Amino acid sequence: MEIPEEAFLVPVNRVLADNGRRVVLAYVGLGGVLAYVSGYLEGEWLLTSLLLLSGALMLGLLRLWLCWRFDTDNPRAWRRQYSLVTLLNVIAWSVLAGAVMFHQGVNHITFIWLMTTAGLVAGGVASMSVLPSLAISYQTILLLPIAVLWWFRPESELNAVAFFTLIFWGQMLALSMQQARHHKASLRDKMMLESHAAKLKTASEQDALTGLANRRHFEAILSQEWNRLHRSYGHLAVLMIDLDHFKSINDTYGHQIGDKCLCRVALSLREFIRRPADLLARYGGEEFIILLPDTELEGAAAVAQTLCEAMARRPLRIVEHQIPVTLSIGVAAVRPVDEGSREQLLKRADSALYRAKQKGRNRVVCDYAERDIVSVTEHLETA
Ligand SMILES: Nc1nc2c(ncn2[C@@H]2O[C@H](COP(=O)(O)OP(=O)(O)OP(=O)(O)O)[C@@H](O)[C@H]2O)c(=O)[nH]1
Repeated sequence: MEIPEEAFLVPVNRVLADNGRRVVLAYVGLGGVLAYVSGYLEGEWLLTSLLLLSGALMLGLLRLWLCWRFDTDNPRAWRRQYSLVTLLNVIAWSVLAGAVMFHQGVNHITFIWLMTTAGLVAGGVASMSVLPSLAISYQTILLLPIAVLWWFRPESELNAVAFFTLIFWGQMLALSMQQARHHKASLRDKMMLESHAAKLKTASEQDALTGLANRRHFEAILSQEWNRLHRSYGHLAVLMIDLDHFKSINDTYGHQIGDKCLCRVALSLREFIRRPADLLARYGGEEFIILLPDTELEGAAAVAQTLCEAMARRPLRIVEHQIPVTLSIGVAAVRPVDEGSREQLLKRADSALYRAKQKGRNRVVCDYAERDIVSVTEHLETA
């Protein structure tokens, strides 16, 4: 499976932001400590050091703020802003470190600044190589000016350090490129796994023929809603729906047309299920089920009657056939806090459906827990 470049934008930004958050203020902290240790927070250097450090602090805070809001509508713009702020941040360090080292010449202070700069470069490889253009610019800004500056100094020791700085720079560039390849491969694997997992989840919850929720998913949602309504003292209704004489549709028109019929019925039922919490599922072969949370029996009966009437009035047009399809619907409702169990609710809807079939089909029958089953609609004539 080929993943388009566009899909990497946000995941790459996320890695940059996660890594950035951890190290973003390191420049200011390290710079402050080093400037103090090497005596640059006093005398004539004080103002310059403070200016550079406060500039780095502002940029660090800006970068930190960008790290918090990496998931924007415009990931390209975010990346440009983040790269710019990061590079300005590193320029502030490079100027400060370069000035100190140039001023000090060959001594232990230069050595400390050089080692710290090398540490920052190594940290940059780890945290930024997911975006190689940024990682490479970062290393180049940190190392190249120092190497060039020392190359032209008269002291041969500094020329040697410049040479080894260049070698180190080359090694870090190669490492960044290699890391970038690994990052991309692991991001691709992760995205593919996520996409497969999402597809598997959908497949495990969906009926392959109609695209509706399947029985397993219905039962999971029923269980969730049952518990929720138990806490909130709400009502829960179930409509058990069966196509009438579906066997004869199969026998007359063949199984393919029978399948198409089921899909069209699913579509028609879907039209009437408007509330987001309601759930329509295919429960078995030619059996559908609807879950209506926060609905009492009377409300559920009215929904069932609308479905029953609408289906009876509109014969399905499939290929060149006009196929009259009617529904029998059993309705049951409970307040989970008062009585019974999920299984009993389903059983009652099922026995109401059975009564609807017995009474002649194409009708709705409601199940009252405390009374006998009562038919709420008269037989509907098909149009
Ligand atoms: N085409 C098709 N037919 C199915 C599918 N699942 C179940 N059936 C058929 O649905 C028919 C159900 O038949 P019965 O249980 O006798 O019910 P009925 O003919 O609808 O009669 P009543 O329910 O009593 O009105 C059987 O012929 C099954 O083969 C399916 O996915 N596709």
